[in-house]
Amino acid sequence: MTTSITTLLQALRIVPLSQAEKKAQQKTAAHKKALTDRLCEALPEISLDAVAHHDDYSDCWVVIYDRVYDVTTFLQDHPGGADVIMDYAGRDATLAFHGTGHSRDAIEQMRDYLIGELPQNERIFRATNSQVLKSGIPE
Ligand code: HEM
Repeated sequence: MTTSITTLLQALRIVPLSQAEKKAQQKTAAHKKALTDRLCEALPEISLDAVAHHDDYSDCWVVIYDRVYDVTTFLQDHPGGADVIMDYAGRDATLAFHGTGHSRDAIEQMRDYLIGELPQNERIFRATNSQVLKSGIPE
């Protein structure tokens, strides 16, 4: 009982934390930060020049909304067919992608193929760098 009252008063900052409790709190904060650092990483920057080298059925990258996707393994599974994507292989496909009116499912699927983003000076849509969770979900 006394312990829970002390804990409550400490939480309310009415009585100060003991040295050991302060240390434990700092350790938890450091652990949380380390976890967040590990969960997030910046996307590699890939220039339009570099994207242009990947314009083949066996090696196909496209740019959609300033992000770079390696869709090589997806081409044959694409519900719209491989050829519509191949028309934009190694290039920006944003307008075509947008014009098709892809579903939310399609947009979620894109993260499986995300490999990078354009450098700041080549971007049209976004000014800031993306952070991507290790699960592949862009921020
Ligand atoms: C990573 C990139 C892409 C993904 C994950 C993707 C995914 C999909 C999916 C799931 C569909 C089925 C319909 C839907 O759910 O919206 C679809 C349809 C389609 N997509 Fe894509 N797509 C991608 C890129 C593109 C690009 C770059 C183009 C155009 C150049 C394109 C053109 C089409 C077309 C024409 C259809 C057929 C629409 C229809 O017949 O109703 N897609 N795509």
